[in-house]
Amino acid sequence: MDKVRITEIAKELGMKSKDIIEKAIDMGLDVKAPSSSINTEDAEKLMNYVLTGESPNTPKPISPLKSVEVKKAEVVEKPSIVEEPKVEKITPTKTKTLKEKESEVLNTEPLSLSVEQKDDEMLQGDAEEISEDKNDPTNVRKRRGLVIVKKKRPEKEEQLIEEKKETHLSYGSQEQEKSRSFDSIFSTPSNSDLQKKKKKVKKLPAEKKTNAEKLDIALNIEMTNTHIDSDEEDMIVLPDLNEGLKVTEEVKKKKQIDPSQIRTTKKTNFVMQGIQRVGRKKRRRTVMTQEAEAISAIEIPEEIRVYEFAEKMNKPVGEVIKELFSLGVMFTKNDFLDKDSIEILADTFGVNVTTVNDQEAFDYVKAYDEEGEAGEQNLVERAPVITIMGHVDHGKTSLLDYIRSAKVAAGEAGGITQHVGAYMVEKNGRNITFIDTPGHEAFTEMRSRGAKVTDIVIVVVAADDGVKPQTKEAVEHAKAAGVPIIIAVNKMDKESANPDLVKAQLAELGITPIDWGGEHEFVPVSAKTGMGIEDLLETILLQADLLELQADPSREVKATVIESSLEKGRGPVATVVIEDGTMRVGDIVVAGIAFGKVKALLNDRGLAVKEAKPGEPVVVLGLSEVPGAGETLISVKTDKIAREYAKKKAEYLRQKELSKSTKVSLDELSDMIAEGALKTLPVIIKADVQGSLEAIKGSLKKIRNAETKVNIVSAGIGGITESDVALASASSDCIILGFHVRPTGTVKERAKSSGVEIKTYNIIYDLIDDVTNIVTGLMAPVIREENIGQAMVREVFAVPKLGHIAGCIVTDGTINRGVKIRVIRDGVIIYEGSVSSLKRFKDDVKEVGKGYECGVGIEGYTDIKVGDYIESFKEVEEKAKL
Ligand SMILES: Nc1nc2c(ncn2[C@@H]2O[C@H](COP(=O)(O)OP(=O)(O)OP(=O)(O)O)[C@@H](O)[C@H]2O)c(=O)[nH]1
Repeated sequence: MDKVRITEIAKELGMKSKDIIEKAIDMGLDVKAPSSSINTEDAEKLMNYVLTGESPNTPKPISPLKSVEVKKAEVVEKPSIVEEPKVEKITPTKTKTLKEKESEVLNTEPLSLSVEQKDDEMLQGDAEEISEDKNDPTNVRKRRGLVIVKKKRPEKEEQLIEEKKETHLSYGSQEQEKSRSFDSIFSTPSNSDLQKKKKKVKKLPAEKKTNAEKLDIALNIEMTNTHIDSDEEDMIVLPDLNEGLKVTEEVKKKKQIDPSQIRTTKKTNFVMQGIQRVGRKKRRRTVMTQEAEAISAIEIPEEIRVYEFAEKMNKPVGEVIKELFSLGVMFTKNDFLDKDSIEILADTFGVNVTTVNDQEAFDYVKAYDEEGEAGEQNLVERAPVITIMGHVDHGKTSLLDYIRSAKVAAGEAGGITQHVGAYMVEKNGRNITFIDTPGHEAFTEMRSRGAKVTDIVIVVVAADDGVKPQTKEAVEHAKAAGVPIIIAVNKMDKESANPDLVKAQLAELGITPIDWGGEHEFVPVSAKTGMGIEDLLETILLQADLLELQADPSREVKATVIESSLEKGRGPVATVVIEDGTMRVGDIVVAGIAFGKVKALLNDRGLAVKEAKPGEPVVVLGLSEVPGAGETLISVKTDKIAREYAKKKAEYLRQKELSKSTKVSLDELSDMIAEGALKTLPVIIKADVQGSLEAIKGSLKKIRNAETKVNIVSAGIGGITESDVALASASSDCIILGFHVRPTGTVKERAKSSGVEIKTYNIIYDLIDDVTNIVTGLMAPVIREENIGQAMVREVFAVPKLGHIAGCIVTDGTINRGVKIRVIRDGVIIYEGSVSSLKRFKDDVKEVGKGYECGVGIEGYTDIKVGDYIESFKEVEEKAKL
């Protein structure tokens, strides 16, 4: 059975919950708090009681006329009963006696509310059951879908409504219900005759619709917004007629309505301004089935927005959103639907949904590959692409440096490799391309990308240090990429070098050396002395031979972006490794959202070249945007095609990004609300290159716990600009973090004037450490307890003015005046307070040390006993750690 809360009733009646509770208690209802619920019947009785003062517990004196009248009604022919109007004018077939008597009955009841029974089935029964047992609890079940209206209408208004009704004779059968008393609606016929009649009335479906309309007229209120279907049973509507009644002044004057306007209906249209519980499922299902018949199968792209889906379904977008909402997910019309939601929607709407790959429209890589497969291939051997990975300081840069015979490591800030670079070396007349990925943990994500573009991974392990976390990570990445791994056991020049330990540790990770029966090459090297380097290069070439790396240099180019940045005077710059084909100056290329005509190509030494062959690294100038690292670049025939691809991709990514930011599930929503309590550090990150930016973003996102987190307001490549400062000043406490970028004079000034802090770094560790420190500063300090001392109570003195004083001996540490103490009895803490007085003999002291006797007064505590222990302690605030 439906329940209604006291608060709801109070709200409806414009009264305080407390008053309603009082009335409810008066009525004998079990109600304690405003949140208590009562069933709808009690709710109605309660409202009636509150409004009329008439307790439903005290049986209403029923006029003898009433029963007479009802009996008469029973005798009346069915049709006349059904159409029996209250007002004589309305239906000529009505029995005047009944009407008159009804009004007499009403007159005898001081009820200021009237109940209108709109349902035919109730109508008949009710008419007859007036004389029946009104308090029969079984009667209650008859009423479903109540509409309780608190508002009393002035007599004038009601009269007017009555007049209006008269003009709608077709509704006559319901009219008779209008002034029916509340009790009469609740009562049910107890004799079988009445029930029979009721059944007959039920068979008149045509009546139902008219009921709803008639009610509209009767109340003269706007009900257009909320249509509740007649099959929506189990509905409780407590509308606010203050809102709903939009009666013009003129009309108001004319209106004469019966003062009792409480209506109890089973099925009705009604204003849903108040409380409502509406079982809508039935209606929706019906609608769906109908529409599903219209469209039984649709084809949609993998990425589809809500409104697009609605269009395909030929449904209003609101309906789709509503459906999603009922599934617990909030979508806006522009949001992309995820696979699960599409499946559920397809199921709900009963359509077959086939997804077609929409991305193919701008999948230039696929088009390139298909073209290659179709055409004749002039395959030639290409240079292997090698990625060096390994734990920090195990010698990646030194190794590559030695190989290239150039001192790269010496020039780097802090000795850490900041950027991904690609370099080519020659060995035995063949080229080998190296991609250098940095060893810092923050670059993990970028490394994983690096592993994908490479043919072979070299994992550098320092022979004196063995396998470390990043060694494991490197192995995992290489394994995931499915590329062969060569182990360079470095620092073999060191005395502490232990290559066997390295072998054993790696064997545990599934990387077993060939000389141990495995399939992995372990090459002992020294980046310092150059020992084993030639062996390493030869091993690489042997491995490359096994891979049979080939490409067709006669084709148009396909390359992978290794690194990209925005350079002053050069614009977007991308380092790419050619996978297939040849890249030439003047080529029209597209790489993700970037496109353009190749203005210049620079080799790994920074020298301008005209072309780059498969396997070679090259720096590309002339792109419209900074392409993302890991993006595939291809050349296309015309600028238009390139532009089109890039535009579609950009739009696609933009929409996806938008979708991500707006699509929130209800669960997420509540999480977000919970997160409102979170303290966040808003930051704006600016970095010189994409790789560093990604790495910083990744690391900062990890700096969080349940209480605090870093909120990346914006992140971009390039120098710190005035608009960055403006953005930072717009959000409180936002700082700007610059990596390898510096603010210029005006930006600095603007930051100073708007109180925005700019922090710049050259070393990624420093940036992360600083942010970690700031974030931990945001955390609530941790309160740590420090024990000071303990004393045993030997005697208890009652001292005038001071109360009970514990005569103690300090057994440990010190007892100090004013510090916090605990009283411990039989090992259990029985009191916590502070030392109010501390005496040595007669003197007040601040501190008493171990082994000394003292008198301790405890603030607010007199129940001290011999044998108790007093433990003194202090609370120390400590900075929270992540
Ligand atoms: N003795 C000895 N020292 C080496 C060898 N290789 C590298 N080192 C030293 O080890 C330290 C770290 O070398 P890097 O090449 O910077 O190591 P990395 O792995 O590139 O470090 P990150 O770029 O910071 O990840 C430097 O001081 C090198 O001089 C080697 O074979 N023998």
